[in-house]
Amino acid sequence: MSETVGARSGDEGSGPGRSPGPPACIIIGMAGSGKTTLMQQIAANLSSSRTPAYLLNLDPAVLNVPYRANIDIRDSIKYKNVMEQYRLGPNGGILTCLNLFAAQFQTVLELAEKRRNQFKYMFVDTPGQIEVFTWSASGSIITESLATTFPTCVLFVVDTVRCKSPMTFVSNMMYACSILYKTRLPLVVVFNKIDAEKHDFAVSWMEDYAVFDEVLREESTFADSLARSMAIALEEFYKNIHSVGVSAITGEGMDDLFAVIQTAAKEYDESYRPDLEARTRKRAEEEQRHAEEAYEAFQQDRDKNENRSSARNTMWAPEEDEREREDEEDQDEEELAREETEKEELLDYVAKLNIERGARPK
Ligand SMILES: Nc1nc2c(ncn2[C@@H]2O[C@H](COP(=O)(O)OP(=O)(O)OP(=O)(O)O)[C@@H](O)[C@H]2O)c(=O)[nH]1
Repeated sequence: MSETVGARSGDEGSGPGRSPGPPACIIIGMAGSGKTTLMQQIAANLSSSRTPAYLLNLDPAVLNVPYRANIDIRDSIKYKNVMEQYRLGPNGGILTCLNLFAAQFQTVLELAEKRRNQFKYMFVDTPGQIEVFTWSASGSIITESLATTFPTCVLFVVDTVRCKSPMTFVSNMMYACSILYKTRLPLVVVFNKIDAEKHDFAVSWMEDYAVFDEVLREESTFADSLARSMAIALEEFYKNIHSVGVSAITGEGMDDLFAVIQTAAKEYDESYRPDLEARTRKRAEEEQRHAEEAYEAFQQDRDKNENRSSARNTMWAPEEDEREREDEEDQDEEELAREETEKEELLDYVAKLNIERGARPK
């Protein structure tokens, strides 16, 4: 049974000056490339050498997890229920499960953090629908959170048998390239199923473009020119990655895999971590700037509102209204009295005139 997210594990292991921590590997690959079988092989291999590992299953749709997962997404989120509740298809269901899980991922990391001195590796199995993890916001959140906590690398698993086709090989490499630039983490291409097909041909294609070009000439298919241009573009990419051949079924090549993971973890510390920290710092500075701008705008709005309301207060002061009304009434009375006086004077004047003309007064 895996650990329940939200439970307390009660262990040591935090504070400044501690070691970088155990390497964390995110296992990504096309459906059927052998990710889950590789997880099983890794678990068995480490268990036989008594090397403790922390294993996470992030595939909500998998029926059977053939290794003992410390954290299993299926324990906290039920794929079928999510599909029913939100009326989703299979891919939408997986994506929504991942979104829900991403919201809890910080708790998962806290659990793992407390145990960082108790395991030597962390491995994370991801859904077969590769794009659901690599190009989703939740996939990015999970990857970044992991990378800021442990020295993290990506294991991109490919089916070596299928890679015999140059076009499939190039497509896989293009995908690996996009993952490298998306995650900005050390990347290891794991050529799986070498029990069925050795991966030497793939290594030679990556090391020497002329060899790959030669194969393309022999194949002479419609997509040759596309494959050729893509291969040229990938030459630079090959310099930035590692590759290894394994068989998840027989366990062949597992020592090489663990060795390359250690190299990737060292690389992470030397070059990827500073880059990640710089990006995190920059993002924090930007967020701080936005917060300050928002606060300034809020203050300006508040000042404006205060000015407006004080102006309104001046216009509506009741005692002033009263005074104005009294003044107006006084003015009216004076006016009335003056008019009255003028009328009387006029009447006197008319009466005087009548007398002078000999008219009898009324
Ligand atoms: N010959 C051989 N077959 C393998 C190897 N690894 C996996 N397979 C087979 O490949 C098939 C797919 O393996 P999975 O481990 O389910 O692949 P996955 O990438 O987890 O698949 P999804 O969960 O659909 O993404 C299974 O039939 C495995 O037995 C290997 O090293 N050699």
